[in-house]
Amino acid sequence: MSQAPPVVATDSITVELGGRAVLRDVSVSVDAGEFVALMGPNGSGKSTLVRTMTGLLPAASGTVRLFGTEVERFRDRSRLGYVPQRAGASSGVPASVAEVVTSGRISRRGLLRPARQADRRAVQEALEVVGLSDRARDTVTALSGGQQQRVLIARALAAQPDVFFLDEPMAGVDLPNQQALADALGLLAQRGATIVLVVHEIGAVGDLIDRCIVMRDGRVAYDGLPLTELQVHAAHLPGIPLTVEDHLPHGADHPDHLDHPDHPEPHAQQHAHHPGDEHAHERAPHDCPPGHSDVAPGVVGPLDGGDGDAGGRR
Ligand SMILES: Nc1ncnc2c1ncn2[C@@H]1O[C@H](COP(=O)(O)OP(=O)(O)OP(=O)(O)O)[C@@H](O)[C@H]1O
Repeated sequence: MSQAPPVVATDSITVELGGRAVLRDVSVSVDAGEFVALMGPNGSGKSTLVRTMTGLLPAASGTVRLFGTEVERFRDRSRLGYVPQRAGASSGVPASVAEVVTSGRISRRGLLRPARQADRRAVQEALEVVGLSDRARDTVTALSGGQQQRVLIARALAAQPDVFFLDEPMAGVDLPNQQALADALGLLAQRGATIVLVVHEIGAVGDLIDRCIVMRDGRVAYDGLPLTELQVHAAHLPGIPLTVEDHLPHGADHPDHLDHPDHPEPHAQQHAHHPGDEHAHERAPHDCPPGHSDVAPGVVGPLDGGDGDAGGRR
């Protein structure tokens, strides 16, 4: 029996920005239905990895596959939902919450066809999931930053994508909104969505995560079972060797070798991640090339009330 390919898989990718390799030899794979927390210190390459996974940035070497298809040939972008980092409603467009969420349906219904009942239902449901049904008629600019993040998630959700890439939706969001976001993500996970969530602290989403990937200095420092906050902290530290765990069954014990951030002799790593890592070399410089904007066709971008076109299923 043939097994479904991973939702997204990178194979030994290097990504260069501003003439510098900001991702080096990164190989990660996310299966359908997984909830993956992508963590790591500032500048470690989390956003770059997410943007490369969605096809917004090209890899200088290595391959990225979405649903088994090389990203360069992947056309079904409506299957991807992406909420970029620090997206907000600051464009000043006086759109209502419902209008912004409806814009997420464009990839499904086309720009000119009027919204049908299925569109309205999807929008209503998306607003329910993020707990903003009662704010549908309000202008987005009247909402708090955390509520606006929930509108963005609703917009991605309305497009009914198969996979959500969410880049730090919790950043700068107050605790009640973090909890509301976590509840929304929990509902999505329950429905079988695949979720890649960039997050700084495990906090509110701790119970939802199937797996943690920790980036450090452009490489994967850890890929395995969910970590505690202390273990994440340890994985950030340069003294701890890069470690990629076997993907152990859900419910297995936390790895203990990351428990002691100050441990002078950390336990031997269980698997060296790509032994050639240390020889990764900088390649010809190029920045984000023309045509690679932050918002690719079919991918939800900053909240501006009009351009959204994430993708869809269900
Ligand atoms: N357009 C760019 N040109 C040059 N360098 C860039 C560009 N964008 C990001 N970088 C660099 O790439 C590295 C990785 O950045 P990235 O935003 O992926 O990190 P991050 O882990 O998401 O950080 P944060 O947690 O602060 O969002 C950083 O050193 C950053 O300065």
